Amino acid sequence: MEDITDLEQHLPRHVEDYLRADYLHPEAVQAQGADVAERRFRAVLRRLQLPPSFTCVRYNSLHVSPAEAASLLGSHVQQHGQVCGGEIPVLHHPQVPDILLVPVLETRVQQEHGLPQVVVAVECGNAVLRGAHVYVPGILAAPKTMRAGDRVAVFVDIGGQCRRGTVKPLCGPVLFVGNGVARLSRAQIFLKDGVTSGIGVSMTEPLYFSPSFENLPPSIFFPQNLPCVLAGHVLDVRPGLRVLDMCAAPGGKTTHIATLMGDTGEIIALDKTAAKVQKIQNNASRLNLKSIQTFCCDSTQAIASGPHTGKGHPPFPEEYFDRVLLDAPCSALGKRPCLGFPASLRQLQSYAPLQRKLLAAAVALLRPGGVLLYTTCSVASAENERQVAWALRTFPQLHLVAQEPHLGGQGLPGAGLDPQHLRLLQRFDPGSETEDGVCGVSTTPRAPHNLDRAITDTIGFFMAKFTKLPISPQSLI
Ligand SMILES: C[S@@+](CC[C@H](N)C(=O)[O-])C[C@H]1O[C@@H](n2cnc3c(N)ncnc32)[C@H](O)[C@@H]1O
Repeated sequence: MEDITDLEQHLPRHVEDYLRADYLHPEAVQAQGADVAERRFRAVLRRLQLPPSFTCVRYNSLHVSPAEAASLLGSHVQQHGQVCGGEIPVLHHPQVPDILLVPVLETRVQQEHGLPQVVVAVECGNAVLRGAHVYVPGILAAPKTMRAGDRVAVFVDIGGQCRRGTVKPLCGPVLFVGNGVARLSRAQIFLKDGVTSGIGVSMTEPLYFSPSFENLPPSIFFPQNLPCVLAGHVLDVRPGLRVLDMCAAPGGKTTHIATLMGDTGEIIALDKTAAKVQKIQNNASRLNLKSIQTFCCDSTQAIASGPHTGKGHPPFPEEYFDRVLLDAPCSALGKRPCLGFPASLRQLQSYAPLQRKLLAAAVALLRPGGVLLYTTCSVASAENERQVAWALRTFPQLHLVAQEPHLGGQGLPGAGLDPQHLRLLQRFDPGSETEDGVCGVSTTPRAPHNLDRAITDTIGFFMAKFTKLPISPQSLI
């Protein structure tokens, strides 16, 4: 049984190789030095499996002031934070106006011999590391004698070898994520007609503690990772613009954009999956936003071919939008924590061609002088820097521009981009140097007030901001 604090890495070999090619690319090694490049690579593999140092919550700046938001979240956090004891700070970020940060505390709870062991699936384990309880569908195994009220130790089946309902000792690798109290007996969980939803184990002593954000007022708060919130600011929107969000579900960034635009202007949100489009609508109405129009549409097909096309719904005329956000479908190799990664190498490699098709559509739909923001939640260069290099080669009218705010690191060398281009990119890299100077693997405990960590220890995320020429002085907006 492994302790997460000793965790080496449990990503499958092909995922490790996929990232090694980027992080240990000869250009990256030359630019950073072999030692730093290797440490950074190891740190990424390790840190992807741990939760970020802070949970970020965006508040609806149309409805509450920063002080009101902090006070509301503060009392919620103190109410739901007793497990941990002590006061949990709620922090503003000096450069991002509409977020609050709550530290994810490392409790260093120890494994205890003799406690009954509950084994949960990887997705459930990821959620537990971000502060959730164990829900019944995530439970794979529990001892025969387990009763409601028993104290139990919770392990994640990182090897994917545990059959649901088993009582046999586990042969594959598992990882300890904390202790809790069973709310149900084994029979209630696994017998035919048993309980299929709700909390199965309350995590009273989690390895990483973060208060629950489940019951926050839905019209005011929206949990969203810090780099994702930054994307809305970097897009540089204002009331009255015509904005396209090409891959919008579930609408985290669309709803932020609408908020930044004062819920005015024309905001078109597309997603190719109908059920996901419904989620954008649900999130928009939860936040009382009226300006977002949603369409179920494959964005690679969103450009009209003839001159007599309807405006305001897809397909759109070329050069129709002032701002285009392409938050591209990606491998998600930046989401944290990520205790296992089910995608095959083929699936990993399938994203780049789709991203290029979407980029080509984005360029066509953007008006000269407008802004295109390309983002992914992956750390893989194949989905990031190499896509930027391809876009600059393929569309001579595209130019990289500076991002504001710029809180992340620069692009990773190795894609053939020159240093000036790399500096214009914004890469949130979990393997980057921390304030204590050690790549990713901090020797000091997480400090709940250290806002540097809120930037260096986030999910992996990438942003490239382009504008399109020709720019005449009138078309600059
Ligand atoms: C990274 S997620 C978007 C997250 C979203 N921007 C947010 O902030 O909440 C990518 C989305 O792209 C959608 N998608 C994938 N291929 C697409 C396509 N060809 N056209 C439109 N949407 C697509 C997926 O359904 C998925 O919802």
